[in-house]
Amino acid sequence: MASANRCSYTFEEYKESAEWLLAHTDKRPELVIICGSGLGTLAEQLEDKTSFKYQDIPHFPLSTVPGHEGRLVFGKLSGKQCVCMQGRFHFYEGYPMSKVTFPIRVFHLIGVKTLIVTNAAGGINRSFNVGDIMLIKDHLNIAGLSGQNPLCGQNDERFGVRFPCMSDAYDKQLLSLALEIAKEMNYSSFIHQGVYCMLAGPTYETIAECCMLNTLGADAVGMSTIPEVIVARHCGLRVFGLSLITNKVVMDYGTHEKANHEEVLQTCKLRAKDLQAFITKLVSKVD
Ligand SMILES: O=P(O)(O)O[C@@H]1C[C@H](O)[C@@H](CO)O1
Ligand code: HPA
Repeated sequence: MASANRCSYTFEEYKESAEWLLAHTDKRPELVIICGSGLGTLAEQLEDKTSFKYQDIPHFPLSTVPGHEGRLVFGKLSGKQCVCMQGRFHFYEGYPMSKVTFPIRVFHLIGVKTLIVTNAAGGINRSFNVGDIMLIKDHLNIAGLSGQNPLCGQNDERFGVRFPCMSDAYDKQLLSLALEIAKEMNYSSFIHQGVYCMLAGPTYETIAECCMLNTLGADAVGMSTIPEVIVARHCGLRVFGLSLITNKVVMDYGTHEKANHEEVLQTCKLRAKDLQAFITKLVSKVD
């Protein structure tokens, strides 16, 4: 377990993992899709699939959360070679940020150029409904602001610069493409843009915390995504992100509603097909 929680990897370790994948499949994906909680069925859309369990890939962490399968699935979506992470790693699982983000650098080394990242999130913006989709235009990195940034520690210039810019984290072209697609598919009534905020978890937020996040400008809150986005931008991947609003966060002391993971997974099931159709269309138009 000591090695499981190491705070950094060597370049050679990322390379070993990448070389293992390249040796075990002749598929060369240009795009990676990270499936959020309960959103793993996205990977079932791929054609001509080849999958690997995380436990078989050198240095890969293991998924421990219900709704996260723990498999990498290679295959074609809309005619494009993709790889899906069916299950991601979260900081609250006890993994250091280096482990949470380990796969991203491996994808970079196997030639992936674009990251599509999805998550389940609580809706803070009062105009959002359960089942809505929020396209991420920016983020609030609360874990990072409190010292848990995945790029802390020695910088490896082979991946990227010491001080990467984050004001352009979410690709504007992909965002406007997604908005066009939402119109075309008649999804506009339940698709919004907004700011995603990550807390470390695993506790859901208190009422006071939700009110604070609302004041800070967050539209949705979750426990993932931002570390992956930071590491992806550091090594030059283009990023598109979306949140499925699985519940409305509680901001009122008069309510008996409580956030729970079962509701999160249930909402994912209800919206899975629309989300898959949306991402499939988006992938078809990504150049
Ligand atoms: O992996 P994501 O961010 O989709 O998962 C969310 C955050 C927690 O892991 C879990 C809480 O219900 O869902
Ligand atoms: N808070 C944090 N993470 C979440 C939530 C939430 O309300 N819903 C899904 N993931």
